[in-house]
Amino acid sequence: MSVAQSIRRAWTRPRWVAPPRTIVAHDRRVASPVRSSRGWRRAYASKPTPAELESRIAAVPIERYRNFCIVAHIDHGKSTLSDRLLELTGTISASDSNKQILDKLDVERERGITVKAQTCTMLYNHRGEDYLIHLVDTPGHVDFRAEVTRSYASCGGALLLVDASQGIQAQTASNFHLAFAQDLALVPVINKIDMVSADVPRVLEQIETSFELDPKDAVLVSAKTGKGVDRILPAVIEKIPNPVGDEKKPLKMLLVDSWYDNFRGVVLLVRVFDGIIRAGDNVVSLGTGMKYTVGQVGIQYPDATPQSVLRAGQVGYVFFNPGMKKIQDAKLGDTFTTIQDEDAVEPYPGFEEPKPMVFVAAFPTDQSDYSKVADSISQLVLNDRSVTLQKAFSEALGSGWRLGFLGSLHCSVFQDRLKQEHGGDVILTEPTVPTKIIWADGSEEVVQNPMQFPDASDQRLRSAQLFEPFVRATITMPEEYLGRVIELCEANRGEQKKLDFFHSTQVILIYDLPAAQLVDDFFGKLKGATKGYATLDYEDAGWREGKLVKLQLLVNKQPVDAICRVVHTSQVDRLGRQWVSKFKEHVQRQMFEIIIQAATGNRIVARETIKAFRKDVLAKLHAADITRRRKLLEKQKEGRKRLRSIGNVVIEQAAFQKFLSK
Ligand SMILES: Nc1nc2c(ncn2[C@@H]2O[C@H](COP(=O)(O)OP(=O)(O)OP(=O)(O)O)[C@@H](O)[C@H]2O)c(=O)[nH]1
Repeated sequence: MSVAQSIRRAWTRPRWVAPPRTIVAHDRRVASPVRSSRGWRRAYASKPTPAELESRIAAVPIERYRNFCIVAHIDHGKSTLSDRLLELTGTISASDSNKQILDKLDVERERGITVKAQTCTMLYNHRGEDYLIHLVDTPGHVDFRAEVTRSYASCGGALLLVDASQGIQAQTASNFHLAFAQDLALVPVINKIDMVSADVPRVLEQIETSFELDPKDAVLVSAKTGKGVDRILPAVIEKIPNPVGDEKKPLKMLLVDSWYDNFRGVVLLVRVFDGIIRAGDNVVSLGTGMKYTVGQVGIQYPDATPQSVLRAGQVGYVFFNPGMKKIQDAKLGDTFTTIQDEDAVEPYPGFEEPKPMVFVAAFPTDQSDYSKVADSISQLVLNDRSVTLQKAFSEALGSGWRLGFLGSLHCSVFQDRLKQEHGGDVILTEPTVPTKIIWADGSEEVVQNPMQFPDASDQRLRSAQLFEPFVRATITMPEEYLGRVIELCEANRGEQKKLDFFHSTQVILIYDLPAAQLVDDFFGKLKGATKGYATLDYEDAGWREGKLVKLQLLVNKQPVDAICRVVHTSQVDRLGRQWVSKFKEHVQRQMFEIIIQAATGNRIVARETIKAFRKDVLAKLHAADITRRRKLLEKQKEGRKRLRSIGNVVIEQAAFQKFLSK
């Protein structure tokens, strides 16, 4: 079911009956939180030795397994809460250096956002019995939706985390509908209750009216101070069902995620549904038919910790010996079994492949760095399979690559990771979206690179139909900004679909917007129009026919391939003027005139001229020497003509770099 369908379903479906309410057991026999000088934070258990860990895990029956994820709007505190849960179970120590333990990438820590879903196994002692708890910290931003959806496949339930002062936001709603559509048991958690602006009664009312969740089931916490966090795992145990599976049946395991390790090859994150897997087993992928021998199995605790077996119900990692070499061989959603059971096991249907929505071309700032940057990019693509990669060449910027991303944040995060993890410095062209052409003979073509889009003067376009991708955007905001947001959406060619109040002062607005407008910093403009109060979520809304045309920057009549976009005709003049005046700022004057134009086919939409340097050839002349003066000026004019006619404008790469960096 698509998000749109699930949103519609949720708004029209009969009242959802929440799982039977259970009293949240605060288990004082294990430990109780103590308010120390460092707040409520306190580690409840000490970290077991690897041998103790293994034997305690072996003694836990599947009925005492719980697999869950935390879903929430961006910044509502998922990673902070994960840290507190890891501390509480003794998986990590409570030292400050352990902040955001599951945000492993530098870029995640720096930007404070989760980019890749991360997992961790914990042992939790509840009423004298060990529970094996598996937690997934999921990214909140829409660009990483595929990570969230995949995480659900290994979980029986989810904590729906809501910030006590912000209340329900766009991604809270969409994550709720995704989780609900997957039949996950939901435990509402209201976070940040320590904040002065926290309004817990308002948020409880929101979760009841919007999601039909019983406010009495909500766990109130401050992930920052640790207050109330000890009530979460008992609630998870009570409300989230244990996974079902039979370890005596043939092995059936689902590939949930994968990453590349220089020493081990591709490491697979798997959810074992039936059977047992251990080192030395010979397994087969039902998706690719390739066979492997298991080298090691283990759990993330929170780092990779080897185990002798993984059993039905568990989530853990597996790598092979010899290692899997290509990440493309690890097809997410693939089913593995042992070679002898190949015919006995029915494969899972697999996951829907995420489609790239934003394309950019990347070029090394210094062409001599090409192979270094190429290595870095392929390393990153190994670990982020939602990026598509092709080689590219630009006359202006040299050799590079064309990359496809799920959204603009995904794209800028990739650029940051490239710089941080590999030191590569790249120039990225403006983000573009694909265009679909249906030719007169009915054949279809999707053009991802604007340079390959036919020129406006191409006669074939007269009988062709052009389509651009649209998204359905869900925007939440306080009522006072409604007017400005509607204005912004209309200015971006939006079409209003729905307007609703989900609280007396909070509005949910649904607009269909062209994806091209969305990638043109729509979110930045939205934040600006609402002082940062609006939230945005979107999903694919298919192709729509539109009046599209290729806009191109020309320097002395020559097209600059790095600056080219397919745009709606209504945007042509504004964008054309913007391009030429911005490009002019960065081009240095030369000995001849430089003409900068923006054009669609033969139509020039904007023009700027950079005057040539005029050398003062008359400086040393006596004022009265008129003939000599005329002669010198004529000579200079000739020289300039020559320069211009032979002059192939050389524009420094720095000019493109400055133009392309906002
Ligand atoms: N006052 C207060 N701040 C909190 C609390 N929990 C989290 N924060 C802060 O809120 C910000 C966001 O927290 P994160 O844990 O990174 O949020 P997140 O949901 O993981 O963010 P994404 O992964 O980007 O979706 C950080 O600055 C935290 O310190 C809380 O209980 N009280």
